[in-house]
Amino acid sequence: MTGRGPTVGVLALQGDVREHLAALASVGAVGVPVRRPAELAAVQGLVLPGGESTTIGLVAARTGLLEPLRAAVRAGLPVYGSCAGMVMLADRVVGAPAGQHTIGGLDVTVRRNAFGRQVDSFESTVEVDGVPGGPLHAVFIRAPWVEQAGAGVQVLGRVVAGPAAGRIVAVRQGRLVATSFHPELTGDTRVHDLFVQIVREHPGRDDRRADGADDGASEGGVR
Ligand SMILES: NC(=O)CC[C@H](N)C(=O)O
Repeated sequence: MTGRGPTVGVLALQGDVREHLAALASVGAVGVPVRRPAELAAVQGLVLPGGESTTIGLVAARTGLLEPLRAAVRAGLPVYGSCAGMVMLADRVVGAPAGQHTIGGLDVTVRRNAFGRQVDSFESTVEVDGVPGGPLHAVFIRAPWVEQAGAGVQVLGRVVAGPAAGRIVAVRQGRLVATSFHPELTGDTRVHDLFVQIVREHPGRDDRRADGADDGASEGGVR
């Protein structure tokens, strides 16, 4: 694998998986779909795509991926969640149906479908810290926003104009990154580039005690 970029999984249970795989490839990573614990164990970073977080959570629970995903986040796997992926990563979700399964790990309160029924989908510009080259053109589709961010969470971006101006739509906490919007739909790969840089900075799994492998070889770690 010398000369190739890091292997970054895209959780492929539901949602816009292909677009993330394409974005990862264009920033030099090797993108692979992840549907099973053994596939999760083989990646150095993971993207949680947009889609429907209730469905993604349900399928993850039914396929035995939910606990391995939680363990991987606890163990320090770099993860980037976009839209539904942001909901999946949030520690607290407002507007979730009772019993919705999430992964957690990101110390934020996220409101699902926050921008209101009238604006299911809209586009705006967002300035993202750590992303050079000026504001991003951001696409929001039934998107969440971050209502409250814990002390260890870095706010990377807010909506610039319109009724939602000032709302937090991009955050980072250590190796976890989340955006309300869908950079994978715009051809602008700067957010993926930022995330893959984080993956490159943490390429090893040495500091990870529980990687969600289903072969039993690495069990006994963080639980
Ligand atoms: N575009 C999206 O990912 C929509 C997210 C969806 N509303 C959810 O809460 O899961």
